[in-house]
Amino acid sequence: MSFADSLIFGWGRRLPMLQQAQAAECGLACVGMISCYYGHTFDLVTLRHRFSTSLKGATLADIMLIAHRLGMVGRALRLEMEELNQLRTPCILHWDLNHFVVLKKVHRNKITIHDPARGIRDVPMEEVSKSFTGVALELLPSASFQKKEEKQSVSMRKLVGGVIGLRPVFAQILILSVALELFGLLTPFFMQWVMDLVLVSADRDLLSLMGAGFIIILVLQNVITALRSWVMTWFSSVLSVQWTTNVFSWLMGLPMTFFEQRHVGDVVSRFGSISTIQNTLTTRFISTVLDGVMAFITLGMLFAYNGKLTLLVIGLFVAYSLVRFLSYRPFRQANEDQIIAMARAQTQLLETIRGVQAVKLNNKQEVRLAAYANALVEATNKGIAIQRLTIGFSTLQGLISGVGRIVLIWLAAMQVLDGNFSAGMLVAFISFSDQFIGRAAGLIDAIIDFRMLRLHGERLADIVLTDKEDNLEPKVALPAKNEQVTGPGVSVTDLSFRYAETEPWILENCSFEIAPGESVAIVGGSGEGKTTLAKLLLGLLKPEQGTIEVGGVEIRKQGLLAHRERIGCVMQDDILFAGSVADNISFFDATPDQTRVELAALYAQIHEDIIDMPMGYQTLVGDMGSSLSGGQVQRVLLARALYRQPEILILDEASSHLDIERERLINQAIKQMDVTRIIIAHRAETIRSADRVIVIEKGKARSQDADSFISRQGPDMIQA
Ligand SMILES: Nc1ncnc2c1ncn2[C@@H]1O[C@H](COP(=O)(O)OP(=O)(O)OP(=O)(O)O)[C@@H](O)[C@H]1O
Repeated sequence: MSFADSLIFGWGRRLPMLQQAQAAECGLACVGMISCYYGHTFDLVTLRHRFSTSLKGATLADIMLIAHRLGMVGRALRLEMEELNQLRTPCILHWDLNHFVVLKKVHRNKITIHDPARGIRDVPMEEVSKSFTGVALELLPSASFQKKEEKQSVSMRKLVGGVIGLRPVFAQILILSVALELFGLLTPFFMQWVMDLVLVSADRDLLSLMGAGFIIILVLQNVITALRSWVMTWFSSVLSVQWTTNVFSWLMGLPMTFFEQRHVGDVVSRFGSISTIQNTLTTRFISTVLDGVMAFITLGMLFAYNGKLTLLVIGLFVAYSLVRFLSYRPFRQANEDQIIAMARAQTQLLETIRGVQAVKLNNKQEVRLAAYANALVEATNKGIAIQRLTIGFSTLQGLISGVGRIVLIWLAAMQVLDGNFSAGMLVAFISFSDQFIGRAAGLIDAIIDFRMLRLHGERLADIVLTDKEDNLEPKVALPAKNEQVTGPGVSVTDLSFRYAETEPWILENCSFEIAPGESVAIVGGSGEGKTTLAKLLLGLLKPEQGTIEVGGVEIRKQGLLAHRERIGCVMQDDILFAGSVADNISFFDATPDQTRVELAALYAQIHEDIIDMPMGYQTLVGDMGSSLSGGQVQRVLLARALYRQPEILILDEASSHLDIERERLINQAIKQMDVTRIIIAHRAETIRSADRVIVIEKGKARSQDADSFISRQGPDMIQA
């Protein structure tokens, strides 16, 4: 593609809006939007697969690198506000020092931006002056740019997963609905026959007969309606439970990085899309199919009465459809904006509740309230915008159909006066035309609503199209657990890892060995990569290069499920779950072994504390409202790790809240167990309990004797 191809003459190209799903992918979304604009279309799931960005987000240089790999050339510029209109749009603006947006158009007093976090917005110049940092990036396609589409389609099957046992219910609902429709078709004939047959001939017997007949039809109609509503309730409940559990199960299978890179409110909101999709599908799908069929049948009826008047009815329907389709785009945009604003408000709420202690201690209630209220007001404003659109369009539609109906009655009455129609036929024709308009409009509404569902489908796709953690199942035969007397050895060879292509290496060609049953302390400065190493050893992160072997078998060949089964671990940010202490130690084991629970608690030096509690092992704890001290929580977490009777124990700062004496007792107890121990620690007491120290420094590992390491660190550390 040449530069000339990127000239825009106003038609054809459209800048799409890609909403970021992860906290730090605004840069990626911006490049994606510009690439789509020039013809290489993407969705974010695909972009994310191709270019990983870390939690810390992308710098301008990273964005240029990604753009370069997509065949675009970038020109970074520093400019003043007044020079914005000289930029080649669409281009990327650096915003609020921590964000990127795409500039679509510069107007006299405002600019239009596509903000990956907040949707399409017009920003007044005063606000631009506060947010725009003065750095912009123009991107243009180079000769290597290829126009193509790279999108993952979201099939319904993929979204829903396997839902079973619903076909018979679906068939029942369909049959009941068809019966209802047939009865509905008969109703207009009642008035026609009363007027044309009964009134004209004054036949009272016929009137009684018809009255009785139509009452029976009405009763049947209502019974069937009630039956159908009941079956529908059952249908939607079963679908909802199966579907939600399917998606939850998928969510649980996703790699840790998925959760690390998203705000909790956003994940919850995406999860909530299931109920919207399910509601629309269950309540609308069958009625839509029937609306379509019935619209055709009633149209046939109308033609049988009068062809010319029917054309007028069709004209009315076309006008209605046009208004509805014109409203689609603004509705979709407003809906999308509302969902995102709601997700932001939810994140604010959840975060504030979780961090309420810090909020109080820093006297920041007002700040958090303001942030929450802002997000809520934004969401409500979007809701108001939707209502405004709804009111506007429904008024227009009301006018079209009202005026149309009057004209229709007018013309039909003329036909009666001309003797082409009987009075009864007039009433029946109007009734059928109302039915037709109602049905056909219902069909159009449903089509629009289904299209609107794609929005929720795309949000849900972020979960269901993300690949699950792989290598969970073993690829080789493993030795049985009991065959090993001591914990297995660990061998790390040439291990390299970084959080994203654009991030520096955390570990680079790092190698070390841990002998079976050995106890090593992993030490190193803060941020050197100890926790990262622990996550690699646990298989939570995937090495970019190198191998990790446990008991002589590469961990991914062992299968990560089996590998994690052999490991007990306490990580820095582990939490307790709502339930009893015993539940937490056995991790809600379906058949907990109380002796093992107490033994694990004894080893972890928490048994005494637990039996001193009024409800002993049945004392209730929770993630937030925990009645335990920090040190007690750490010991319960340790007991949870020991309950699993692991072959390897990995502890990441797991005793930081304990006093030295208690830690010494724990270390002694663990020493008696035949497990391989990998302890990440800063404290001398913990380090001294290990046989050996592995120092992580500048991405490499170096082995050292524990005592010599401590003495080298100086008196501060020894007293710690
Ligand atoms: N999810 C992440 N995405 C990007 N970078 C990360 C992520 N997690 C950690 N890092 C970075 O990786 C580096 C190593 O972090 P890590 O938590 O492994 O250090 P550590 O040695 O355990 O530190 P500490 O002793 O303070 O716990 C740090 O620079 C950190 O900022």
